Amino acid sequence: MTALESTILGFPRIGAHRELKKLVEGFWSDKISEATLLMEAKALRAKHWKVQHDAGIDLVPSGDFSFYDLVLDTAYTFGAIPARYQALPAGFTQYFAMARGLQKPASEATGNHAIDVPAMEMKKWFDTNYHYIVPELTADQSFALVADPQVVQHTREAKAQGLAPKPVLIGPVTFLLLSKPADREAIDAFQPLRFAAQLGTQYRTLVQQLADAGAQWIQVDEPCLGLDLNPEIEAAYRTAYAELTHDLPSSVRLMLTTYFERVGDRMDLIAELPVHGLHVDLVRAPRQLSEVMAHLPAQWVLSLGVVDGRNVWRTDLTAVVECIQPVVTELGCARVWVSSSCSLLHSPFSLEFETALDPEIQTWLAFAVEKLAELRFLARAATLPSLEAVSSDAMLSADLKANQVAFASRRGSNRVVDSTVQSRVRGVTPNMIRRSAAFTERYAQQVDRLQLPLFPTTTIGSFPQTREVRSARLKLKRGDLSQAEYNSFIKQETEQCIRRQEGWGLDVLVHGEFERTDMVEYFGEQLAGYIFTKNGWVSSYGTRCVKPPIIYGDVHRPQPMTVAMSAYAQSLTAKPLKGMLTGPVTCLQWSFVRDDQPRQVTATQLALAIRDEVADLEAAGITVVQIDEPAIREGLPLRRSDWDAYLQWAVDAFLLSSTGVKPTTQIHTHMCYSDFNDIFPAIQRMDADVITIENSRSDLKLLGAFAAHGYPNAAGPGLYDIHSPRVPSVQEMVDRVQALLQYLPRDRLWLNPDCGLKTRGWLEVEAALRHLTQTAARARTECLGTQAQ
Ligand code: MET
Ligand SMILES: [Zn+2]
Repeated sequence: MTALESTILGFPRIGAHRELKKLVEGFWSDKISEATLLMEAKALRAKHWKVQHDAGIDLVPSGDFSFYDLVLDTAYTFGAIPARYQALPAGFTQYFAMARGLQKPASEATGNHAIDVPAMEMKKWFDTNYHYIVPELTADQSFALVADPQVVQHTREAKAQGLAPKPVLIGPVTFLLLSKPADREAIDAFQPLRFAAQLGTQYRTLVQQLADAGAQWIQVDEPCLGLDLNPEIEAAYRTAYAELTHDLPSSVRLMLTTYFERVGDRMDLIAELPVHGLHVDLVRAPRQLSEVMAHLPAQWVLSLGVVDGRNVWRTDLTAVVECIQPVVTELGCARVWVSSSCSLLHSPFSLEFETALDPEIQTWLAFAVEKLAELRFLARAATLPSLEAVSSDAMLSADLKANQVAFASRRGSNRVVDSTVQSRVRGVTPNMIRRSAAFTERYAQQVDRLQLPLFPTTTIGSFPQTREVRSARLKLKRGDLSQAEYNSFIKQETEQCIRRQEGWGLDVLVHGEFERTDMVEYFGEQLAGYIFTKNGWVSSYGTRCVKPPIIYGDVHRPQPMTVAMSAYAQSLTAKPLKGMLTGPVTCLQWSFVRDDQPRQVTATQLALAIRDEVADLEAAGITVVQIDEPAIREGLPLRRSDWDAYLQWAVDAFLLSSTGVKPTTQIHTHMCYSDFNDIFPAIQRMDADVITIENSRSDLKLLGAFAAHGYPNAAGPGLYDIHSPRVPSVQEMVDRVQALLQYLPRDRLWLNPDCGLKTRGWLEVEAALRHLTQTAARARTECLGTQAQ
């Protein structure tokens, strides 16, 4: 039967059982040789292509495989290797040093000098939870294509397997826009787009080599086309693509690939570029289709990203068929492809290994492998004239029916819809997102009630998750420890933790979070509306994977989640004990979310559940509650014009979770590892009594925001970085307090580390926190910050 070309933008390279992680980590720890790593990785690629081919995918991506990260690979391919790595042996040593840094003592092998080079920076890939390596460019950067680039090798491999490979490249302009200056000082003068022509020329050589390796179509990823553009960026697109395509043989065809955002309003620019097709993300931005169609140059192929590459739900095949059949009618079969919206890198591998999921919910899901089958179906169904024709087609009708049954079950399921939750959401009033007293009034009452000294000291929540803690958890899981034994172990750890904090003289204590593996999972497991997979891993960075929980239904809290533990911890001490919760936006952001209702509604449901928890904590005598929102900035839309709408509901969700308390109950929030400057007004609107915020990695920047906007409530910008075992001296922290006092008045400054301490060891935690309380003592006696503010 006739069918459109089907393709995907990339496959989960990590493997069905995280094989690639194990291989690479095995290589790092010298358990396997370089030759074995190369051979096994090759076998894994071949296996993945076979899976795709067997599922009916016509154009299989090549070059979507990486040993660490594709942006790093692109930098490597074009010789953009920062100076500090240039003396290292080319190949894996250099490559992994760029990814993870390299430390080696002096030896003969190192030429008798010690090696100590830090890694390149990592950043979030657009609005996903995947992190890429940030390329570093010098002011006079030159690019030179390496010999036999990896993407060319992989294209040959796929070809040799008898397939039609479609090499994947990160486009030149997106690559440049994601780069940063090698020299930190040069940030203001940094103009990466100046390299558009030079880099375009190097890409042309690469494209030529890919053509020689047998590729007809080349996928050039330019997700930056969906972001805010300006004339300079537009000019860079024209220049880079003119160079890239100059004198290329006409047999080579370029698929300009966009995702994560709409580009329908950029069609003027796009249509000018000398490419042969455009891929659009119709999952994220379905409404752009008509604009794209209206301006698509004649002869171009349109690749329709209709299967969600970054969520776990089955595609609504009925709706998609109805949407794309008219496109095929208008453009003809030869000019339309069906594809995943973005790379399936962001999707778990296969449902096949989920043996413990609720069977009904399982029918609503599609992971990467299941998405391939959907594409095969769509490639065929889209060529028929109508939905009726699909329903009566011998090859397609059964699949359509099964899909419709799954959707009907999901839509009508009382597992999804909880009318009590829905009516609570509708009943949220402005009064519910407002504290009953203004900050100044309530803070004075809190200081009084909690007997807080000047410069109060606290921590962010977690304390070392030692081997004992992890092994107790494992034993519980295996049944080697009863629930009662485990609980009493956790209680002992908690008690010790409280005693230690008292001993060091901290003012506001925490219970230590020993019962939690992950700050979202812990709450998800106790909330209705969440499920957890066994094997739903997705790449986070390098070899690291995460297993986000899935929100499938209306969220509510069947019973208190943290009250017993917090009350127990409070019963051990006369000092105030801070109850620890994860905020609604962070729960949303770090989960796979529903696609059948706006994220805002899910956030509101989460907020109501947490609001109930806060109320119960307050009723149980907890006087301080911290609601962590480290992920609030990550949820920002990619275009600035969409920011306000998001920040409105995201901050409202936080307020809904946090404001249902008496003025004397102190609300903390915590944020870390994001650039918070440009959302500072939103942070102010969150109106937490105290914000503890990571500050040591982005030092000056954050303080700049405090200076520019002022901060009306109390704040604890972190006094030291928790990512290193290094123990800062008292003097160092005193100096930092002095610096902070330039921006915050002494009676609103808190002293604390940057973030939770769960990755640290007790020895260094003890030393650092003793220094922290000594810092507070010095700040108090030396009357730091007495100047008028
Ligand atoms: C990523 S923010 C972590 C906050 C949490 N309360 C902790 O201390 O671990
Ligand atoms: Zn943190």
